[in-house]
Amino acid sequence: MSENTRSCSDSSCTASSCEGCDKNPKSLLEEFNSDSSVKKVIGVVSGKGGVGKSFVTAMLAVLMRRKGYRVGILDADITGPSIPKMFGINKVAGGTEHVIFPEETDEGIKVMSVNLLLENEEDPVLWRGPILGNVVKQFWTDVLWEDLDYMFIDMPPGTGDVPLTVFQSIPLDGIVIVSSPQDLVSMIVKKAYNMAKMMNIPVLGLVENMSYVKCPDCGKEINIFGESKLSSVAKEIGIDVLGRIPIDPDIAKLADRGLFGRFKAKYLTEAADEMDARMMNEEAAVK
Ligand SMILES: Nc1ncnc2c1ncn2[C@@H]1O[C@H](COP(=O)(O)OP(=O)(O)OP(=O)(O)O)[C@@H](O)[C@H]1O
Repeated sequence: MSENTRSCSDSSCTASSCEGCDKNPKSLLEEFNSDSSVKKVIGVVSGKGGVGKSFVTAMLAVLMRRKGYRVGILDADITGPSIPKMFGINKVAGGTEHVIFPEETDEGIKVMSVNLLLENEEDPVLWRGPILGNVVKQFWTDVLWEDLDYMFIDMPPGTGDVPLTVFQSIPLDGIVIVSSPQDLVSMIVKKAYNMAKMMNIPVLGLVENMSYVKCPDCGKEINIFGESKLSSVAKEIGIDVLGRIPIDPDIAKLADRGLFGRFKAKYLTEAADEMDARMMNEEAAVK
């Protein structure tokens, strides 16, 4: 289970324990409710919006679910929540005085998103940063995340206030960085990478989304944004390439119809296998 502990983020610190340390590495991690249990928490981040972070989050969640795991998605993208729509969930989440119940997709993935709390999913969320951050914290602390093997967090885009709150308050076991070829300039990926490093969160790797288009007639892969710089950027930073996803109109259609969970493409299958092996090895080592 994800523990609310993390080592000191000050790499020069030599204290054996944080207790009483004047460098004040006090944990800001939030406790979640006593009936929740999540083995591994993986954040999906991007240096900027619109690159397909929700798409990758949903794809990884479905692939893990297909492996037989109990999976949840915490949609921390409060101002642009797209996960419920992609899975065709349009209910208002229920709850008791003490907990909120996540909704479930047809595949059995538990989901919490601000859209499940709004009467009308088209209502805009006009809240300022601190409130947005508190809502995300509550999605962690007040939602009943019962017995999950994997939780994927669709992080707010960028490296601002709300992503920082998520990094500080939820015990992430790793992050996946999503980028598209246009913005796969090392600067944007590096920002997301450096933010994770500063918080001592392992970077599991990089996914390039909208990487190419496959010609429907001859199957040729066309790099419409030019040659992919994925490998060189990943090498420069020293992180793994998890996969490349083309622009796939069939999956986009499924997403628009609320049927995302039915996709058949195998773009991230290997990535999910590798991630699973790494995470479950870590889990076994802890036991
Ligand atoms: N590989 C892809 N093929 C086809 N459509 C895609 C692909 N990736 C993303 N899309 C579509 O592009 C749109 C934006 O994707 P998505 O919502 O995942 O981006 P995002 O990074 O989460 O955006 P934001 O940060 O603004 O929330 C969606 O309509 C999605 O279905």
